[in-house]
Amino acid sequence: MNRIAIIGVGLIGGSIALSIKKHYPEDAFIQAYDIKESNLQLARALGVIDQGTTELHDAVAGADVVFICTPVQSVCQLLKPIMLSPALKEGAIVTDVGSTKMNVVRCAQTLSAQTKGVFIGGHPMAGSHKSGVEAATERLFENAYYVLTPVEGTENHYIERLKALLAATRAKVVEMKPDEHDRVVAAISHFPHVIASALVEHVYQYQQESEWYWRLAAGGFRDITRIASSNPKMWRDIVLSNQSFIVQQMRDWLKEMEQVLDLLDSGDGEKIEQFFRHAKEVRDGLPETKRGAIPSFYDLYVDIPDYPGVIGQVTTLLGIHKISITNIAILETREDIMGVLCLTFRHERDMEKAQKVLRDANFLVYRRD
Ligand SMILES: NC(=O)C1=CN([C@@H]2O[C@H](COP(=O)(O)OP(=O)(O)OC[C@H]3O[C@@H](n4cnc5c(N)ncnc54)[C@H](O)[C@@H]3O)[C@@H](O)[C@H]2O)C=CC1
Ligand SMILES: O=C(O)C(=O)Cc1ccc(O)cc1
Repeated sequence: MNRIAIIGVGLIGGSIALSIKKHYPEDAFIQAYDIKESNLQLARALGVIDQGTTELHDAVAGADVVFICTPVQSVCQLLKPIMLSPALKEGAIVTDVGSTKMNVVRCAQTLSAQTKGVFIGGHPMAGSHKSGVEAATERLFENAYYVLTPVEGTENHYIERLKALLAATRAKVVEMKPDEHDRVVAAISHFPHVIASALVEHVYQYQQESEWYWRLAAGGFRDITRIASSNPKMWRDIVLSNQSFIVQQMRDWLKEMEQVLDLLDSGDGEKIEQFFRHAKEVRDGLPETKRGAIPSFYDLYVDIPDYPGVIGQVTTLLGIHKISITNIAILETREDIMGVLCLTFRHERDMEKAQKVLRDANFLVYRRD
């Protein structure tokens, strides 16, 4: 029996719990701790955990592996009571899922001489702009990278045990050094969030002068700013815990933008085309990810003319074709302009079927890249 403790049962903690439960239906017991009793109740009702408690030591007691799945800022605070808990099993693995690794690994190292357990930092490189256990899904990490950051001296059998358990997530588990991890994610995840939010803010300023900016904001703007809809508190914590690498990114970016500015100013068509061509070649050459980073669910966007009954029309069409929707959200509706309906499906085949049905009915439908 694998006894697993989940500390913080939100999107990530809940998704790890679900994938382990699915993989070991008879053989895993999930005990959880959260500061919010209501989250534990919901997690139990959804079948995500077997037992919930607001007493940290009770959740840790007897666990083979403890996953700390709280906001990054609280991981270090929780490490001490967990690693030094009298209830911690001899040889237990303590791991986390935080988006940055240097701080937490440093904290864990200060405790390594006094603990009965072993800490191995972790970061599943998949998520969603949704949060909370209600958005958890057993397939969140499928085919995504899951980074582990063991340090020198971490005995190999612990790493192998954790990897074996994480096979349940169907993620690709890789090892990196904590500082290398933080430098890389600053560039490919954290800094892009800053850029997306800054771009929204940038156009928002113009929008104060003319509402045409928002009205005309279509595919490209929506695609590039999608991640600006993520949880602001989570991103505050992430940015604060990876501050120096992100600031470095911004400094490099400003220098590069100076060059782009010169390029645009030059009016040199050939060089401008070369700039776009090179970016296209690099972007097109990115490795295929079947699922990963964001797509925990399959989202379909439908432009909807703002007339009464149109949403009913869309849902009825899907109902007739027996296509189940996991979530439905209206992203924007204003008088006399198009609104956007975001339909979320659990399975890709449902999304594809819905896309066809709605296109056949002359709706303008599109997906994220
Ligand atoms: N959301 C995402 O896309 C990804 C998030 N992460 C990391 O995973 C961690 C969790 O993120 P989510 O699951 O998205 O957040 P979430 O908000 O869905 O869940 C966090 C849970 O932790 C609980 N919590 C907060 N403070 C606590 C404390 N001091 N003690 C116990 N429980 C506490 C909350 O009540 C909530 O249930 C963060 O460190 C984040 O950086 C990693 C990869 C992707
Ligand atoms: O891909 C992104 O940047 C996401 O928004 C999903 C995400 C968020 C936080 C992470 O630590 C890892 C992945």
